[in-house]
Amino acid sequence: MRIGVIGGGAWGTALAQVAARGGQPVTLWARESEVVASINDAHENAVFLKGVALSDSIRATGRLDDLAGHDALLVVAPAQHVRSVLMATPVGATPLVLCAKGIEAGTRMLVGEVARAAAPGAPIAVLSGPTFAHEVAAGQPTAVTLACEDADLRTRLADRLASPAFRPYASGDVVGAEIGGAVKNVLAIACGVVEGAGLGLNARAALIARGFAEMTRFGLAKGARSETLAGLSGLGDLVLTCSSTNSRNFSLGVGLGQGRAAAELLADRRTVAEGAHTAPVLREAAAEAGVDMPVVAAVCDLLEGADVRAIVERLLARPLRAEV
Ligand SMILES: NC(=O)c1ccc[n+]([C@@H]2O[C@H](COP(=O)([O-])OP(=O)(O)OC[C@H]3O[C@@H](n4cnc5c(N)ncnc54)[C@H](O)[C@@H]3O)[C@@H](O)[C@H]2O)c1
Ligand SMILES: O=P(O)(O)OC[C@H](O)CO
Repeated sequence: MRIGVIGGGAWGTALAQVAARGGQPVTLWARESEVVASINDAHENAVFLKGVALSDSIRATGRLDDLAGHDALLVVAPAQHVRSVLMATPVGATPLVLCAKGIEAGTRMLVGEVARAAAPGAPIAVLSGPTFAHEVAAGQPTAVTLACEDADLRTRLADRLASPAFRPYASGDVVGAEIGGAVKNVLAIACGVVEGAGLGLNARAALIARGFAEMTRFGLAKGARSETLAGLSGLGDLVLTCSSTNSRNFSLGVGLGQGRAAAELLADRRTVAEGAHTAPVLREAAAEAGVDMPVVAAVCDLLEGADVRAIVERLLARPLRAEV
């Protein structure tokens, strides 16, 4: 199965490395000419994944047309750019493995819905889970959810990408796998705020648990299965991203918790903190679905400049209620 990768950020590069194990040829499309040059000339992505020696069977290109004729394409552009990139890619009936985590602003579509609209002939799979790109690229043990409704395609993709250190767990729940990854980014910002504001480890654990309750309510309303939400792509990724400054979303939250403005924290960065884009559209989607998501609403307010103490007081003043 010849693999192409759309997106030369940290995660696209790490996944190209996964797909290239054993010297298998992989084509990686990157938007930045310096990324293409760095990968082809130095076998390193010095812009987005510095310090990792990449397989020389990865060939980078700046032309989306070079992805024609592959057997599967891993889609690893940030969620807000998936539509425009897929519209410019010769996808046809090539299976798409969606690896971005987010919800499209404006349309409130999950990335899978965006992909179906932009590439209507392509079968869809979702790869998601607790996966810091540096660890995956370094071959450290990692497990992911690989969701696809077509069991045969799911098995072929899993067999192609699996190695002893990279274990895909099969699922038929595409929506569930997507929702876990999208929502956890917003909750990671909230946990970062707790850290930045010095509110303590009890508060962070409470936020992870109550955030997971929000993810579950929203996921079930959108047709996800609770087992998926409690698995690698949901709870697993939530725990990872809510506990480390290696997470861009958590780090953004730390800055907000220290009283810095979102605009300042997001200015000039080349890497993506998906939760900042997902939070407002998730708030809209939750309202549309009639789902209460107070932590998500708090993150939106903080991104819009609300005072941290006032938001914490508001959350703590909510009426007492049953846990389930
Ligand atoms: N980094 C990780 O550890 C990791 C792990 C799992 C999933 N993800 C997800 O993968 C997706 C990509 O993240 P990343 O970490 O690889 O990116 P990154 O932060 O390393 O790099 C930013 C990426 O955004 C791209 N970009 C910027 N503007 C663009 C535009 N107008 N059109 C198309 N692309 C544009 C850049 O080319 C680059 O590939 C995100 O949805 C992220 O949540 C990341
Ligand atoms: O750095 P973050 O917060 O985008 O998290 C990266 C991955 O999604 C972790 O699974």
